[in-house]
Amino acid sequence: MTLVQKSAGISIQDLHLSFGSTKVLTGVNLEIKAGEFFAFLGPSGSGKSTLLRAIAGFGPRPKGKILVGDRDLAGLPPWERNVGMVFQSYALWPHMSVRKNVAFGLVEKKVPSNQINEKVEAALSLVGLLDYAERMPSQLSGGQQQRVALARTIVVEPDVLLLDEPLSNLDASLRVQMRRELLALQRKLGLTTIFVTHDQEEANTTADRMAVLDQGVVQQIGSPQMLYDHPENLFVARFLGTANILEGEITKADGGAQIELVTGEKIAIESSVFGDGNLVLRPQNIAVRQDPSASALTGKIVHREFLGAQVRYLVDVANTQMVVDQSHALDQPVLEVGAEVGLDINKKSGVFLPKKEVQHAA
Ligand SMILES: Nc1ncnc2c1ncn2[C@@H]1O[C@H](COP(=O)(O)OP(=O)(O)OP(=O)(O)O)[C@@H](O)[C@H]1O
Repeated sequence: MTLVQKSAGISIQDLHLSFGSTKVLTGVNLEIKAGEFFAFLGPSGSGKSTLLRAIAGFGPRPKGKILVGDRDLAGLPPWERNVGMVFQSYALWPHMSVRKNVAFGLVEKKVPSNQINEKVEAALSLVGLLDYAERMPSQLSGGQQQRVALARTIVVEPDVLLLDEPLSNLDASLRVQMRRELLALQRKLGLTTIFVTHDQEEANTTADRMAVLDQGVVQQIGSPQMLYDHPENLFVARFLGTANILEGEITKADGGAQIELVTGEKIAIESSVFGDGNLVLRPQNIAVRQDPSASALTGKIVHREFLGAQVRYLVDVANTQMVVDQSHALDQPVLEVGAEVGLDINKKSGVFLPKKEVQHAA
């Protein structure tokens, strides 16, 4: 027997939520496609769990709309939403066997017992735990308990799957393995899934698209690569990976463009946008040159970190510290702290975030 999966899209429209007088979510709008693996990513306290719990029907009642397919969930209690949720703590019943834990939701729904057995076994075999059905949760590893929690959620054939930091209780190598398993299971079931995490690597490696949240406001929505390459504001630029943020004014120069930093340096870039703002430069898009004489930008290495695949340098350029990553190879010299170096910036790699009015090229 296979489990029937009913995958539905989720539409969140102008959602506002407060705990008493404390606003926690402000004007959230999201369209999640049926079958999509979607992540809510943000720092601690940004409102990710509150938003997920609002979809499941927990917490204060929000203003605005939450639709799953064309069903409006407003006013429905959690057990009538047909939404499956897996918690960070797994929340397994300690006194019940794996089989009984997984069967629990079906028993509550009064599904006939012959169907319960078939469905439980289908769910346990999907997560690779059929041989563990008679064990108690305390006789399982953390990863296995997490799989039981997943089986218990998918066995009731929900419309959507909600995962609240499901991997954070596992050690680092198991987390990597489990996130791959999770994605493979999601793909097999085609189940619309929302994954809450504060770990950008976890979101980057699993999500088709994600929403970055800060202070209860969605900052940007897109694929991991799109958000990394084209952040729309400084928060997203800083939150997704390391970024050099250089403040200055972009003007036309020599048939192209340049940014004049507030510290006086001029860097040639490519830009169709001019004015005051911040240039976002990723560390791997700056090359360190041992001979500073040929580079427009020069500085002094003040710190070095050997990361294996890369060497990360902190270079002081007129009292601005820039982070520069060089890929490491045996034939590449590792430069010393104190060395005067040149920095060559990949002209096409910067993202300019204008401060106010944007003047586009004519
Ligand atoms: N029951 C509650 N009563 C009052 N305030 C709450 C309650 N639950 C959460 N909050 C507040 O809502 C805000 C968002 O919390 P939430 O747990 O959604 O954040 P989060 O992004 O999931 O963070 P974390 O990654 O730490 O879980 C926080 O400022 C938190 O203090």
